[in-house]
Amino acid sequence: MTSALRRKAAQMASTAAAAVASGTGCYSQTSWALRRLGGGGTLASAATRRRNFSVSAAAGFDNQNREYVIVGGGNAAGYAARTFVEHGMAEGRLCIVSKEAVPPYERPALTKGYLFPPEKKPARLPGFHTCVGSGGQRQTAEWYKENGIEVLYEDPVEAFDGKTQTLKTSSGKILKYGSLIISTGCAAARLPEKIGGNLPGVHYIRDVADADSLVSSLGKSKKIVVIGGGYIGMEVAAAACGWNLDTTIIFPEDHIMPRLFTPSLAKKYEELYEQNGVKFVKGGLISKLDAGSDGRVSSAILKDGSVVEADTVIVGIGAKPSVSPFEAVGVNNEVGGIEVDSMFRTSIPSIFAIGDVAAFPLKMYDRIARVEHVDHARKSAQHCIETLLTSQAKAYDYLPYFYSRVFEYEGSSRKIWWQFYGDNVGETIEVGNFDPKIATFWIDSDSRLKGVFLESGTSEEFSLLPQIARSQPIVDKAKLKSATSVEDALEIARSSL
Ligand SMILES: Cc1cc2nc3c(=O)[nH]c(=O)nc-3n(C[C@H](O)[C@H](O)[C@H](O)COP(=O)(O)OP(=O)(O)OC[C@H]3O[C@@H](n4cnc5c(N)ncnc54)[C@H](O)[C@@H]3O)c2cc1C
Ligand SMILES: NC(=O)c1ccc[n+]([C@@H]2O[C@H](COP(=O)([O-])OP(=O)(O)OC[C@H]3O[C@@H](n4cnc5c(N)ncnc54)[C@H](O)[C@@H]3O)[C@@H](O)[C@H]2O)c1
Ligand SMILES: O=C1O[C@H]([C@@H](O)CO)C(O)=C1O
Repeated sequence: MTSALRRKAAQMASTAAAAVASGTGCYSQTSWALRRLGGGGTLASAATRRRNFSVSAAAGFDNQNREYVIVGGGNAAGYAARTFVEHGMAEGRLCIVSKEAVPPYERPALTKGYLFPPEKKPARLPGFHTCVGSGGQRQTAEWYKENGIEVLYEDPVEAFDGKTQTLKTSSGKILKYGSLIISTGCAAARLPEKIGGNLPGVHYIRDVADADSLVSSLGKSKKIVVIGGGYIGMEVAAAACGWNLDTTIIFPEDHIMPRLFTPSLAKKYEELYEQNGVKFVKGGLISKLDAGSDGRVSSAILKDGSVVEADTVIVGIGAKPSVSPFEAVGVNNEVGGIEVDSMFRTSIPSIFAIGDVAAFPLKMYDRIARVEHVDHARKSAQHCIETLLTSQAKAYDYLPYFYSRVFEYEGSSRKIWWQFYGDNVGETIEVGNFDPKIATFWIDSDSRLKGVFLESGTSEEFSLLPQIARSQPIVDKAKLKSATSVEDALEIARSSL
């Protein structure tokens, strides 16, 4: 770039900044000024954006103006960065502001390969940076450098001003953005401090620092208590079996995975955990966590007065969308999170939200939803950035997909690997005996197949599930009920497509 161009750009940048700083302009003027500066707003035409690029590249990162800023350095951010690169739009234009100390990684690994015991080759970074979880490239810190993407580490955004299009980070940096992508994910729900929720030896798992801390506790532990019978609870308890620890899972409901599993399905998994030595306290409500004389957690005391000893406690009682400091962008009252449309646009022009934090229209089922699973983090990121960069008005049409894999470590008596697609509404039909396969079909009152769950399928069988759940065929319930095997049941579902 010539120095004349650089001067021109700097001049435009200061003009725009002055327009913003004057405070006289209404929001749209501010937004317009910055769009000219950095562009990329949803309304900008391709030609406007091309013009903006040279300006923004010249405005550069040094004067605190950023064309595109992603806040959050998690799963969605990693896939969004990849999409920017694929469109040739990353270099000198994209900045990621992260709370974490490392570039985006595949968070699911934290309660899977990461928790293998030391002798069973646990997963460690940089092994699982995005986008390896879906067969993509491993985007290490070097990858971000090579692609001209600025990443600010360990510097969370603490304040946001939509009028001036600025962010303030914890280190005091003021960043002006052209377009802002919020991908702050969720934070683990915590037990209150007054009942022992912050005692040494009490763990929550959201990021790699949490997982490191848990691994160091597991290495010294004999007896663990897992609070919560959801995803974290089931995955961590299975990992603890690999460390041969005395493990008790405590949860308030009467079966595990209450958000998804039927009681009958849950029973099969509970039996398998019990065969591995895991104990369950169902209907258990925590009154408090007590500390021993060393100040570390020593037991969980339940509301009924019973006491379960533990030297390590892992709490997996759900997650809360990290909307702060972006509440003013518009939070959905029902599902939480930042409300967006089918292109991940918030109520404020040039501001987008993706991944766990986004409350988006789940088109297939005609409702607003938040999805706290990695497939949506990946796909929402890709969809948002693609529509933003190409100005294509394409609505996100997501088919919910959840999975889990546990007991994967070498030497385990049996691996668990299930997938679920669709909506778990209506009556259920279960087929198979869990030796090793089992399938559950959710069917609504019109006999439409809404959701399908499969344990230990072949890759061919798993690949059939999204087709079935997407097309929601009308099925012959009597025929499905009389299926003699999982294979048979899947064939009945397939033939109704
Ligand atoms: C332990 C664990 C295991 C999981 N396993 C599975 C699984 O097996 N299958 C599955 O489908 N899903 C799984 N999930 C869910 C999946 O990981 C999430 O859906 C996914 O990570 C969401 O991506 P995201 O980018 O929206 O949020 P995240 O990946 O959580 O990233 C959010 C990022 O934003 C950062 N951040 C937050 N606030 C700020 C701020 N103010 N400023 C800067 N940065 C900020 C956070 O530190 C984090 O880096 C798991 C989740 C966890 C915690
Ligand atoms: N395989 C996966 O998709 C996967 C794996 C791990 C984590 N995650 C994600 O990580 C996040 C956190 O997972 P999670 O397992 O904590 O959430 P979850 O919602 O799956 O499970 C929470 C569980 O906590 C229990 N619970 C709720 N309130 C409680 C309380 N006050 N006291 C005791 N128990 C209580 C209930 O048994 C409930 O099932 C979620 O977003 C989840 O989707 C997903
Ligand atoms: O989606 C996933 O990504 C990681 C891992 O595959 C990355 O290597 C993991 O365990 C998943 O379930």
